[in-house]
Amino acid sequence: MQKPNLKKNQKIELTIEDLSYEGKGVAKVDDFTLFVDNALPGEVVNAVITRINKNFGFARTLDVIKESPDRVHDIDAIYAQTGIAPLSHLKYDKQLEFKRNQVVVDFNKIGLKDVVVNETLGMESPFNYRNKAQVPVRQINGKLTTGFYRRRSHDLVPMENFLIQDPKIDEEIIKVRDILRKYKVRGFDEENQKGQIRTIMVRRAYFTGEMMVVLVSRTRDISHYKDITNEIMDNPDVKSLYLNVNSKNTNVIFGQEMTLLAGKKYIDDKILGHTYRISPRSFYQVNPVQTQNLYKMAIDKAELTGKEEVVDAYSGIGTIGLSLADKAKHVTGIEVIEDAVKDADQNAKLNGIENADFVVGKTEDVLDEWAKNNMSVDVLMVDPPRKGLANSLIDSLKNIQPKKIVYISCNPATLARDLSLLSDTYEIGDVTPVDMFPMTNHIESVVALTLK
Ligand SMILES: C[S@@+](CC[C@H](N)C(=O)[O-])C[C@H]1O[C@@H](n2cnc3c(N)ncnc32)[C@H](O)[C@@H]1O
Repeated sequence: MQKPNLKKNQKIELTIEDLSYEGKGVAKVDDFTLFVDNALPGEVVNAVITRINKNFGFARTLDVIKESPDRVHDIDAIYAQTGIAPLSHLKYDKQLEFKRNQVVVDFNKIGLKDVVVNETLGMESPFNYRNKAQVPVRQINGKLTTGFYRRRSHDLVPMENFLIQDPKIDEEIIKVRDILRKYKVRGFDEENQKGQIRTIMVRRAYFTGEMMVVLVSRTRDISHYKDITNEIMDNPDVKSLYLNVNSKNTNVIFGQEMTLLAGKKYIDDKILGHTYRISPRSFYQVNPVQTQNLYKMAIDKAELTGKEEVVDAYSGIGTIGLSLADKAKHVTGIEVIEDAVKDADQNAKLNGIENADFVVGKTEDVLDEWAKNNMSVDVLMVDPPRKGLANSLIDSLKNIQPKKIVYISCNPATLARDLSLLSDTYEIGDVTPVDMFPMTNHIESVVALTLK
């Protein structure tokens, strides 16, 4: 391929041919690919080139010359600047089509051409769904400011309405910001590694309304912290307030030190009628409405009769295993984070569930041991992180041979890879994408495999 003579900051007219998996418009100049922010297939746009790499480049739309009928207009331009909701310029039904299509593309690429991919299960109201916010804080023009990063940068764009977060969380962030301003607490200055508050994290339990606030600070000492604590706790919905200290020059949000300033250690929420305790570091699904739909679908696909030995691998705080425990003989959860396993044990007790145990460890290590000891599993639920299943786990599964595997995936590319590796031993059922993250390019899907 001859690289065309393109330069950063050059303005150029582009015809958009496709949408990348990240939700960017794809345009070709000769054979060279440009990924274009805020551009949809079928559109012709004036764009400015923002980066040129060896094999591809990036551009940003300046204005749209020929517009797609699928474009949404009433979305604030701020969301395009920040990338907080990278698909918000695309009509929602087209977002659902895009997600289904992305699964089809990944399956076709790996040779799984016969697998049926159902329509994406979308939300009735696809905004304001997130139950958790981690909002960066900076000192701008002498004021502590909350907002979100401009795309591909750490420049803060001030923002009060985050579009996809629970509006009560947005309100709480403003309240906390104003209390910190009142006591002249400084926002973080990333360049000079000075100032104090780096992030405000707020979680709000959808079914109970309880809120947890975590202030992430560069330093331990915050002046007037008692007054600040009292004023934040004046909101009766805030049940838990933590201070986290992170003095490192890092993109990781939390530091090691987590101190409870006021209230209880956790908040409680409900999923499918069970209560769960959520600590500041717990993994907890961010879309409460769709989580219930996803879990119901996964549990249906497991076709439990009450006689099965079930493994809930990658179990987090135990939510999937505990949701299905009344339909199984016994459930074992496997999770690598010790605190999450403690939460899961606690959650089993809290809900009076006696046929579930949780073990700390890597799924691949624990099931390798099980395979060596000829232990049997009837149904395996897996819900791994984006990188999917370890190769050694696939080998163990071929020995253990669960009758059914239900795979919940947040990355269709690794899902396709893993299913292809299991396809000689397992019949692959139909795949259903479930839209857990509307307005973003993230794709969750669920599929059941049956032993041949
Ligand atoms: C996508 S989350 C799913 C959690 C839970 N099933 C839920 O629905 O809330 C993945 C979980 O796997 C855990 N994890 C990551 N790698 C693991 C591994 N190799 N073995 C076991 N757990 C792992 C993470 O800590 C996280 O809790």
